[in-house]
Amino acid sequence: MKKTVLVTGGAGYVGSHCCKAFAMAGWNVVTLDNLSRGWRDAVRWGPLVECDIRNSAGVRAALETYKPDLVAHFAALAYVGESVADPAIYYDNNTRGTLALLDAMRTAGCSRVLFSSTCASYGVPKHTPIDETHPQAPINPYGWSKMIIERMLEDFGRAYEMSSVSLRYFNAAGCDPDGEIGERHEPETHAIPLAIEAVRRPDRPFTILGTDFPTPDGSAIRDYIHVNDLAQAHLLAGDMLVARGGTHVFNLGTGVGTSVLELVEAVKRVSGNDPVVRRGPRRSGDPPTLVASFAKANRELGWSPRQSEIDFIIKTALRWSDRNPPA
Ligand SMILES: O=c1ccn([C@@H]2O[C@H](COP(=O)(O)OP(=O)(O)O[C@H]3O[C@H](CO)[C@H](O)[C@H](O)[C@H]3O)[C@@H](O)[C@H]2O)c(=O)[nH]1
Repeated sequence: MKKTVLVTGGAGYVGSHCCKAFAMAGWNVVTLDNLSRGWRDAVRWGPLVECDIRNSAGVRAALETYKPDLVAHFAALAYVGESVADPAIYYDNNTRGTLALLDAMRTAGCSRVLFSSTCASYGVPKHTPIDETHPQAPINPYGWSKMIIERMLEDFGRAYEMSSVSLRYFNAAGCDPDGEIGERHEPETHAIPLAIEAVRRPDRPFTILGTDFPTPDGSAIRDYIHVNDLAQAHLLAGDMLVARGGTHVFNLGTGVGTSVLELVEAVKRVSGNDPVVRRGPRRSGDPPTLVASFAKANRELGWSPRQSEIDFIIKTALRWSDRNPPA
């Protein structure tokens, strides 16, 4: 029989790519999203329940209607800078929202959850590559709002037999290679879409935020992981939860770091055009280097990145931007 996944935040960037991957793998997919930051037209692989995760009655009704085998939980606010300026909305949407979701799940007898966590929970790393035993010490409310949820999931596992997998993404990047869905944030603050925009719109130059980091070329290094590789990890983690439950944490990255200058070079190479580039000061709270060890996900889930070569990431992001040019 077909399994069902309820995807909170399924109208957003990572959530919509995961909806497609679950649907392609033969799951029934139901999206639950309040559309505050997601896009109605990204919901293509099953029904949309327009509901906020803090609306317990609404979430419970959706769980009772669709009886999902699994909840994949992406609904969250995810701008680091915004979380520093207005932490209350992060603790409210992300942390309290997840508590409400988990309570609704317990009431509805739904006991498996995949949680979209973040490398921001590590703060400024003491060493790289970062494995899951690296101490967690967030340096912004966004990271804290997610780390507290990981803690709740551990406690809920012990007390209520709720099983969970927390997936700590490094830099989600790239778009659906078929061009059906992509990365769309309002406002856009992420490096790859902005560097691509600078190719198309010379009046919107790309600013390298920091050229004095302790890295070989002075710009910050990140581990860019294709959103489809993230989606595949969710499928494997979902199958593992259905098969044997438990409480698990995995890093999802490639083990390869790319500096901002290398990223700009890749955009030049793949697009055949020069983005207009400026040098600017560091953005507050940006660590110099974030690179994952994915050995645990490889060992326990059998996962490894397959589509995360930087040129492929840029190619898929360019294809999406061709079809959805910046306004
Ligand atoms: O205009 C820009 C935008 C970004 N960058 C740099 O490019 C790198 C990547 O920046 P992104 O904004 O694309 O990504 P972040 O690493 O800041 O953010 C990612 O990690 C965060 C946690 O640290 C959150 O999880 C967030 O949602 C996720 O995209 C950083 O070094 C940043 O300083 C620039 O040089 N210029």
